[in-house]
Amino acid sequence: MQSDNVSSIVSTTHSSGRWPSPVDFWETARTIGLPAALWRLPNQQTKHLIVSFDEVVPRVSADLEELPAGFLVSPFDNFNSDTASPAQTLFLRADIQAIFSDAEPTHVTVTPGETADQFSDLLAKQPEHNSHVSLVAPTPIADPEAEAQYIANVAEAVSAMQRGEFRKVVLSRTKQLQFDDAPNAVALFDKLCKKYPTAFISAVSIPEKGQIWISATPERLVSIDANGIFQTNALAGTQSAFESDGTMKRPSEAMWSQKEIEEQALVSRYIIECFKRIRLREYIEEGPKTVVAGNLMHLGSSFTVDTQAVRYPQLGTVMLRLLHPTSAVCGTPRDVAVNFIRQHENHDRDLYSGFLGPVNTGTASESPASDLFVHIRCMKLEGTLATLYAGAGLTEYSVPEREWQETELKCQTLLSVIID
Ligand SMILES: C=C(O[C@@H]1C=C(C(=O)O)C=C[C@H]1O)C(=O)O
Repeated sequence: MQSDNVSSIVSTTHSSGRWPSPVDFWETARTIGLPAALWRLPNQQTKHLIVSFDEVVPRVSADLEELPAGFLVSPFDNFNSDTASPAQTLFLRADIQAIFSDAEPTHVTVTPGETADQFSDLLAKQPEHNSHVSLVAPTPIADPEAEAQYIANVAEAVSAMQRGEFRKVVLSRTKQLQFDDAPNAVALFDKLCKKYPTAFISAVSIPEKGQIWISATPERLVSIDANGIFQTNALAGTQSAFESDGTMKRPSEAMWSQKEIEEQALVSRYIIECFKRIRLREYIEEGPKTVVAGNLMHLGSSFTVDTQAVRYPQLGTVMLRLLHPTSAVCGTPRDVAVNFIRQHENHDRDLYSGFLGPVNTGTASESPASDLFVHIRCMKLEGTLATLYAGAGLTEYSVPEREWQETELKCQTLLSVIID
């Protein structure tokens, strides 16, 4: 614990006998009605939390170079074909920013003022929470039409693609669960962190929407690290990471069909088209190779650019505008796929298949970094009701029943943590 980094907010609590943990901050924010985000980056141990003092979250244009430290959450529907500007992105300003290793805060910064004082008082009064509480399994809400409806939509998409109307579309569906009591979001977050060390794990509370979103996504959309290195990924093609006897498959021996290879190539090509539009040739493409994402395996390629070497400091923002929504969650050509999705999905995607992650966060000793991920493998909690979302990329070779099974497997990423 570097006490010189830690503000009085934490020392107050420490004088009461223990350091505040993420759940203390989270519950304090919820009590006051303040938005909060808790996350853990892929392959890291430290957990990060921010609390915003804006009760109503501002909607901003996702300008990574302009924004102060905070957390962005974008709905899927946040683009228009003329300007392609994600101007409806929710911005949780980092009025409180805390970094935890082993549940102890190692760094806390706070915007001083009345809200900070109120927060500090309540934080000091938090009872000891047990974030390891076991969850009481929820009851699935039966939707007898869902499978037939999804399969019919896939069949229609396949026919349209065979007629040459478009090349790929991602159709999604939901699965709802009813809990007896509102589940503990931080306990779920902790379980996801343990189970999926390579995923981006997050819990985001948006009181004005009455929602908490929890996710374990494997897909990086745009990141800019402290050295100005830009990265994006093309992820698509899905198979179980397990053999039918329950043993883990070896990623290096995974077999991929022509359909899956092409499906992923369409995402890579979409990214390359975005680079072409800004005449950027100096990217390094690696892959595709098999990547494990929890219970699943995908084909993934990564694209890296040194923004300092190419003198393009605003590349993150420019690419974010061009990329979202990629062909991994929408389709090719994009506008035709969007229309097909709007006409056929009978649920609102809301924040599913948008993007989310920290922007310009870091400690005083580090340059700020931004890490935005595609918001998949996620669920929305509204009190005791949970809605899981999953989609599958379709091409003219899709087999409708298999695509439905794929969405079931994708729901398992979170379900296996909720019901264990
Ligand atoms: C759309 C989702 O996942 C995306 C679609 C994939 C596919 O169609 O194979 C694979 C990975 C993701 O890019 C989802 O999980 O909901």
